[in-house]
Amino acid sequence: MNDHELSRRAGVGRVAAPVRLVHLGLGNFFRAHQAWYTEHAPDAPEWGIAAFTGRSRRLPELLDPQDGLYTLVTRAADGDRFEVIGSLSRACPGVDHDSWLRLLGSPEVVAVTVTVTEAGYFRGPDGGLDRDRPEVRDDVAALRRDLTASVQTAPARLLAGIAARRRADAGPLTLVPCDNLAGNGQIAARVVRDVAELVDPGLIDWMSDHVSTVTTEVDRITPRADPHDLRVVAEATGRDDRAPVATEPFSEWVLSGSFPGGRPRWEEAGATFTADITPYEHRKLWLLNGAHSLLAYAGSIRGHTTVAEAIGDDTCRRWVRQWWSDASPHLDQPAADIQAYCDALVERFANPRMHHRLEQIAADGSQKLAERILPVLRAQRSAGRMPRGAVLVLAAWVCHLRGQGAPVHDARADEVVPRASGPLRDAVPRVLASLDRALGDDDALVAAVLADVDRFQRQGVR
Ligand SMILES: NC(=O)c1ccc[n+]([C@@H]2O[C@H](COP(=O)([O-])OP(=O)(O)OC[C@H]3O[C@@H](n4cnc5c(N)ncnc54)[C@H](O)[C@@H]3O)[C@@H](O)[C@H]2O)c1
Ligand SMILES: O=P(O)(O)OC[C@@H](O)[C@@H](O)[C@H](O)[C@H](O)CO
Repeated sequence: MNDHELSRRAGVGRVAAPVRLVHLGLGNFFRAHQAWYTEHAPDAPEWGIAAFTGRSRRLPELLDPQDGLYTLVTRAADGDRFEVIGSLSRACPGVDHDSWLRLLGSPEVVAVTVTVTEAGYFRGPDGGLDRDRPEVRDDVAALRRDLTASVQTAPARLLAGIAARRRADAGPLTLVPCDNLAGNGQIAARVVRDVAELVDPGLIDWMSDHVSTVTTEVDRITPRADPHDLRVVAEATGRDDRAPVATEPFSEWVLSGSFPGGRPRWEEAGATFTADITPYEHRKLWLLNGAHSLLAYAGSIRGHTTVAEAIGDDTCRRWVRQWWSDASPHLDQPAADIQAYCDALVERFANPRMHHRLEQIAADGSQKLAERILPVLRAQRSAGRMPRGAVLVLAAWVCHLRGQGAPVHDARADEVVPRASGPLRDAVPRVLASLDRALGDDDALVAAVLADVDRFQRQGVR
């Protein structure tokens, strides 16, 4: 033990709380958001979290010697604030499937929060489980043989945990997805139910009686961790933290649904509980995430690497405002509130001390655009209008898939990259059809996207 150690044994932070919550997707966002709300709930000493990664051992290896403690750096435009978060009682690698099953089979554990990315739900074109994906097929085959077999995909892991809970007769469980998907509660429930149907249909009835699903809207911009922050934290706090996480001051968590087994008093830490979450979801996914995707593709084509750089570019800012004027008529809030929300977004995006890389946001466009852009595009096209901002995002995505701007990292890269290659007049409808067949058949939309692709190719780069 040394004076600089960050661990509960060294007397830092509080005593680890008993594990009553499990998280799947131990990463930066969970640590800046759900773990932070739990830390700030007045009953925090009663609510410890055991969090599991996808597969990697890296974060548990860094956090274990710190007894789960880490420093949250709240990065405002005028400086940093440092706080040790103690709500993470255990950090586990995803491969520790025995612990996963044991915890979900424990009556002490009453809820599972999830952040596994949009792609992590393995949805197919009809919104249900994509039964043809090899990873899904492997997991289904493994669970058919043995419900305790080690599995990889999030839907299968959740189902395996629910089966363990049924075996142990451990009582009600609440599933709380926190990924950027509208209706994430229904989406998660559906893919888990689809696994059950393939593996053990009896579990569907058990789930109806024992598993409730909560839908959430989540917001806190949390970039990928920056190694430079280890030194920043050491200098400011005098403690050696091997896994700090930096986030913005703004935070929002809106939840809709019930927790029969109980939950922390998150509302006293600032969370909102509502019966109607849709307006919150649309406002956030379209205005914030839609603008993020626009900047990720169009901004990186213009040579920018971070959100702050891109929003500082008059052209990008004008494009973002254009997108917001496409989306705003389809939101339920009063115009003045939407205006204020957008103005606040410009300020959040412009935070010069947040290095939120466009490359990170650009990943998995095939999953993200469906949530962030398409609902507005469809509503505008149904009304006979051509939404200029939405067209621009799609055109920039086509260019991105053809090698302009941020590099392509996409769960469906094998399908969408080939679609984007070759003569543009063929490529554009093919790419649009990969998002929604009807879009590829919309000749006016295809022509508008082609015109913007042409502009990006000729003028878009600095
Ligand atoms: N970072 C943000 O600003 C932010 C804000 C709001 C919502 N979110 C949501 O949280 C998600 C995660 O963001 P993050 O910044 O924590 O990312 P991250 O890379 O730091 O962590 C992601 C975690 O999910 C796991 N994971 C990834 N793919 C998986 C899969 N297919 N199955 C199971 N586990 C998987 C990873 O192993 C890791 O544990 C985002 O995709 C988004 O939906 C993020
Ligand atoms: O985290 P991703 O990769 O799903 O998307 C990147 C960003 O658009 C997103 O994470 C935002 O930062 C976040 O949604 C803000 O609350």
